[in-house]
Amino acid sequence: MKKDCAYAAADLVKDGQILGLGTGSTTHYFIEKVGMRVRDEGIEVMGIPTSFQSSLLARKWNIQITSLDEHEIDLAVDGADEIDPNFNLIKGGGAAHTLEKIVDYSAKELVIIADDSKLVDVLGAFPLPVEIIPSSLNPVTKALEDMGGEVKIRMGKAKDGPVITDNANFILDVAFGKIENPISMEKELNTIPGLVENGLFTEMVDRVIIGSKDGVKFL
Ligand SMILES: O=C[C@H](O)[C@H](O)[C@H](O)COP(=O)(O)O
Repeated sequence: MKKDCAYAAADLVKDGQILGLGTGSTTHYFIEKVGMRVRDEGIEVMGIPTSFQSSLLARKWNIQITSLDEHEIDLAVDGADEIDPNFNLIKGGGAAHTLEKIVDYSAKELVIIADDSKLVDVLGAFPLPVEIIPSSLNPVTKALEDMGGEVKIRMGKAKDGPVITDNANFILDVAFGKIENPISMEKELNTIPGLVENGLFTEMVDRVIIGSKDGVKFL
């Protein structure tokens, strides 16, 4: 289902476009299919990756890499951990949401790809990832608890100690319960000193492409 929606998004890519390359297991298939189109159809595109993972994959597929210093993004394609009916998102399950937000929010068009398990009525069952400056751990944790969050520092699976992001920061996973006001909460969270970026993405998505057992749906 992930592959189906990702391949459908890759078919939207036009020759000459500058692409934002999201991160995760779903965008993995998007980058793969864009790479196949570069190889088989000879389309010329450039990618701006949102993580080391996406950058390495794009290079493997001979997708030329560029940056926001040199180009503006025509189309960004990214995954999500939760999607609400207004296309507000929780992202950051792979600790990449800070670079993703920079890339996704600057794109002329933002398309989200996901399997149908990601669709929710209200955001919040998935704990909200926030990236923080390591030395701010205690005050940021306190500020998040004061906002009603239950805070856990994300620990590495293949590494001892905390997960270190591509920007050399920590990730906190914060359970707030149902997030009824994602638009104001996205802004409020970023006022906490030391909190670099939160995983709420609101009012930015142009299109959602869902993979399901019944096929691909364009929402
Ligand atoms: O930090 C990771 C990203 O926000 C991913 O796009 C998100 O976690 C969805 O990943 P996946 O496609 O693997 O479910």
